[in-house]
Amino acid sequence: MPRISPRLILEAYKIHPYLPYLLPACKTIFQAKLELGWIINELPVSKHKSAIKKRFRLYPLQYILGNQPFGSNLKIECKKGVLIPRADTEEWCMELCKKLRKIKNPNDSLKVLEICSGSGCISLLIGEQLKDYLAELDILGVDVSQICVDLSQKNLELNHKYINSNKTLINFIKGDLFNKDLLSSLPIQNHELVISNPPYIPLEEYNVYHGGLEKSVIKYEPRLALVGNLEVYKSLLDNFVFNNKSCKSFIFEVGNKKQIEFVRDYILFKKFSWNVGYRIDSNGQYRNVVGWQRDCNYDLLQKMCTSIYN
Ligand SMILES: C[S@@+](CC[C@H](N)C(=O)[O-])C[C@H]1O[C@@H](n2cnc3c(N)ncnc32)[C@H](O)[C@@H]1O
Repeated sequence: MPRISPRLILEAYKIHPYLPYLLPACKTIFQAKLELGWIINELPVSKHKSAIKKRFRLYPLQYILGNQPFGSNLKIECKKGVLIPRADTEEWCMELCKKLRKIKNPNDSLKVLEICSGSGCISLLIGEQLKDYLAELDILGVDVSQICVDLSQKNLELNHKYINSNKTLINFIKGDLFNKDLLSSLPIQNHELVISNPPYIPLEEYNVYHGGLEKSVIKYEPRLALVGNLEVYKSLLDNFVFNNKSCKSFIFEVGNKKQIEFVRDYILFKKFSWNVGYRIDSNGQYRNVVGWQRDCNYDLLQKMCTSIYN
């Protein structure tokens, strides 16, 4: 538990007796006041005390409130066992959707395969942003965890009014990214865009406990969603990009530069007709590796990239 100055605790207590209990998670009075407001407004009075107690133990706010806003309209239900959608992910997804509007014409169709779909937030955001823009939009999300598949289906239903279109089809199924035969067994084939926010925290970093990760993430969010490294990117490329004649582009979230360089070397070694770039996010972090077939509309994805490897 981080140490907090008595002066800050007293200052917080004068504002509201619950506020000091939010300081370990929130660090500042400003953030603690915001969280207290959400707890009071979104939960019945009977749950306030237990919510404050949980937050004092660093239990994630989204699991307490039960959801997280994502994109312009979506509300993604959150529950233990499923990763909470992150702002970093939301940022690149919104950028990707803007680029897809330029890459595709309204008469086009688009099939997207999302591997490691978790709560479904990425697929649902693409569905929301592009629905009615394209003649046909098919998105298939795949996750190895049944809890995730069930929650993503539920999130699809809960956000139905923002995604509902007879031109858009979104589905979620269970599947393992390490399974070489998964692609050929999928109910929808010929995906031209493959996206993933896979588990990418190297085990050594996860085990160090303080290695950049917040304590509440390690304590309460699923390890399955967090721990992974180069083997994950190798399988994403082998099983869903190289194996897939229709694939014109991919975008993966990453945790560090080494993962970008691995993907770059692996793809440039195997696919001469592809370009690879990387994207640094608004916090200055290496966030994505992006690949696209040269000389097609997906060349426009280079505008998402901070730098390109040829
Ligand atoms: C970082 S989370 C991303 C979740 C969601 N897409 C998001 O952005 O919030 C990674 C997801 O990968 C899933 N996962 C882990 N190992 C997997 C595997 N071998 N095959 C498929 N999915 C896997 C986890 O269950 C988790 O939902």
